[in-house]
Amino acid sequence: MSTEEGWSVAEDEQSGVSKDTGSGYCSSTGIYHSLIQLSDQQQIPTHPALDTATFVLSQFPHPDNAESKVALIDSVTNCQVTYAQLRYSIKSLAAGLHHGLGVQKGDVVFFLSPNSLLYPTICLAVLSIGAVLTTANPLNTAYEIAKQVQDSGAKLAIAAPEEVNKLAPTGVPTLTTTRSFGENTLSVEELIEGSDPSMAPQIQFLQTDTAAVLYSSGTTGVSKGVILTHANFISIMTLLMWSVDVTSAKDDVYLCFIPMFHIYGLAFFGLGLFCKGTTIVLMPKFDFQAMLDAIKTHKISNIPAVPPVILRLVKFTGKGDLSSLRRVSSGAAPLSKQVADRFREKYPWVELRPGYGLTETCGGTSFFRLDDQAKLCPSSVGQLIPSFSAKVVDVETGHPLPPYREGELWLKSPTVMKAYLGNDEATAATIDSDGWLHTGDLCYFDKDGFLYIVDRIKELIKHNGYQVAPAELEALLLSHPNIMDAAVIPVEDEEAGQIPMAYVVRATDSELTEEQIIQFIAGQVAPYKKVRKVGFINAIPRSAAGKILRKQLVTQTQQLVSRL
Ligand SMILES: CC(C)(COP(=O)(O)OP(=O)(O)OC[C@H]1O[C@@H](n2cnc3c(N)ncnc32)[C@H](O)[C@@H]1OP(=O)(O)O)[C@@H](O)C(=O)NCCC(=O)NCCSC(=O)/C=C/c1ccc(O)cc1
Repeated sequence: MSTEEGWSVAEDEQSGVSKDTGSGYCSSTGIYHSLIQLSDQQQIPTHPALDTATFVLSQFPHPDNAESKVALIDSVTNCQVTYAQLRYSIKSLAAGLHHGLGVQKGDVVFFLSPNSLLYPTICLAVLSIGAVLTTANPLNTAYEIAKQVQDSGAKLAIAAPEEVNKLAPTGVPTLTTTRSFGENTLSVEELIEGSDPSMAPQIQFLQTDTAAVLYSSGTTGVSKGVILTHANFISIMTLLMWSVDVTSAKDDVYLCFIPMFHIYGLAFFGLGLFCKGTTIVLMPKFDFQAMLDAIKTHKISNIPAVPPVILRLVKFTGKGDLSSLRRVSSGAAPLSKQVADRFREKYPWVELRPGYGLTETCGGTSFFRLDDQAKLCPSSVGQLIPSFSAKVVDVETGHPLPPYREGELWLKSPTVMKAYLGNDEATAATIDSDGWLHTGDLCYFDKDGFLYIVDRIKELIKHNGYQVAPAELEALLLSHPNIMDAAVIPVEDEEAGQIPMAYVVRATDSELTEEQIIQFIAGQVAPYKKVRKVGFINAIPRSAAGKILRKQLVTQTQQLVSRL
């Protein structure tokens, strides 16, 4: 029997057990399947020789009217880029990078910049010549950047002029994005102007070739390079196109403030939405008032957002015209039911769609097709998107669990990363021999296949939707001569989601203060990783194997806070 969506519901002939229920759960395999199938026209392209840039460019609006269609608008300068200009600059830059600078297939290009009109051009030009893109947060310190440059094996760097100094110590040849007066550095702008787009090289690709290495903490430890292939990107873009179609969002005007150096921003704004010919208004830097102004000026209808911004909109009492807004999605961190409810109450004309995604799955994994579904299940992150299957695995027994039972979420899809770069141990701990990606998130599905993320098994703090790895901060704390032991835990924070708090065992007779510790860390890490609270303790609780008992510290802290 077939449902409306095409998902088949079958009786197991031998056992008589219903295998596939309304949740997509198959009791004989323990696997949840997506309830939605792509139509013939929406299928993920399987041609083995296709690459990301060719796919994106093939989806651009037809050249006959591409001249007039605006792809990007800078919200500050009002500068606009049409699809024709975008195609021209991608091809020119590809030619310049390849013929002018000798960038070859497989060379890693490190890209360090806030969002800008040039961002998508640079990503697509790098990908189009078979080079491997690695991006970073410009808030990172020179030390953090040097680590990523080294780990990724970057051959060339491209940086916003104000970030170039952070790359100097690495010795990697660096281009600036825009002309920087007073500096003797070639810029991407000049390379585009001086190159002939018809000379863009024709590179032989396989979808299995590496396209990008994006950094994520995964389930444990410090930042690791997530290897994403062209097949991963082509798949996620096809799924993004499907999501735009099913939400009738093709003609929406999108606002981009989420950073394109992370998969959420990259998949939507660096690559994917161009496949639907949409117009994107780009904010180089997030600012709440500037966001309100942009919404009003450009009649923004769609914002892929994050919970801290949704909370700011809920709390906003000033004047602003949000009448053009039709859709807001939420990703990167959990959106609480209260905030979702209050948002819907305050902005009843706006569809609010929470989703869930990971760098390791090249972006989104679950989604609400219908606004009504999102209203009825406000704590859910939606249903598995097409091509995804999942298991919910009992953390103790390793057994797959049926609807309403909580366990670790495992995922399989064509978007799942290839591996962590140069880290076989972390790869083996994350992708098992059957190809299941172990997310480190605790979840359950309901009877209709809606997914609920309930907790994090992985040791990770989410501050403003950015990952903070406790292990990285603990290593820095332990490098202080007066700190004998340390543990870092997440503390709930209404605005940022979570903040990192350190428990510290001081050396005997040391009078190290909270403020000194906060400053010690702040000097070495990006602002979102700062330790914002310190507690002093006689001993860090550890298991017999020496593992920090983080949950114990979290519970202790919650009890302390509730008594205050
Ligand atoms: C818009 C936010 C929420 C807020 O922006 P902000 O207010 O400027 O705050 P920042 O966090 O950027 O900056 C914080 C700090 O940096 C400082 N800062 C600021 N610019 C400077 C400066 N140029 N110099 C030095 N200090 C400075 C700033 O002062 C501040 O310091 P402090 O007061 O100590 O916190 C921003 O944090 C943000 O974009 N967060 C989103 C992160 C994000 O995209 N994560 C996605 C990860 S991937 C993922 O999870 C995928 C999910 C997904 C889900 C579903 C899907 O369908 C697909 C994908």
